[in-house]
Amino acid sequence: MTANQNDDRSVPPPSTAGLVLNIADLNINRENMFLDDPEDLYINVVADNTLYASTITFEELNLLPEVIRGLYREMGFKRPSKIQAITLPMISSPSYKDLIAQAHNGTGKTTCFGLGMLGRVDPNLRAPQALHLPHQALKQ
Ligand SMILES: Nc1ncnc2c1ncn2[C@@H]1O[C@H](COP(=O)(O)OP(=O)(O)OP(=O)(O)O)[C@@H](O)[C@H]1O
Repeated sequence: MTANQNDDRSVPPPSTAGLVLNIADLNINRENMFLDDPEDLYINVVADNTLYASTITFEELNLLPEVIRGLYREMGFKRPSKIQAITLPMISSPSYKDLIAQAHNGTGKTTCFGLGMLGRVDPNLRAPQALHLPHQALKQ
């Protein structure tokens, strides 16, 4: 998926204020298929002239209430980034097992994995349930 091919800091994104992410459009029940048009998803979550913040809120991403509280209070986040707005509904959907996403450095990709994992683990089960393995660049 090339969620934000236009993420060049010198080029402002197209003006799409007022458009919101329609999660139904993500076809999240489709398994092992590519998104029809990733560019549509990019446009739907782009805030007017902001490169990193999306037009939607964490509440719209169906995260656990405790996770949302932590994002606001502990982390001080205000809104999901674009890559988070696009990928978190997919990560949270059990039919998606694998996801390849591309976004600019520091736009919150790693956080996507963390939030996605938190949404899928059972806090009452006292056993390892998830592994987050950094890619080669982070290990160096
Ligand atoms: N929605 C958000 N709002 C504000 N800050 C955020 C948000 N998501 C992530 N961050 C912060 O932005 C920084 C970069 O996040 P993260 O490491 O997830 O990005 P990344 O795309 O994986 O980065 P890299 O490309 O360098 O691996 C971190 O300090 C993280 O806490």
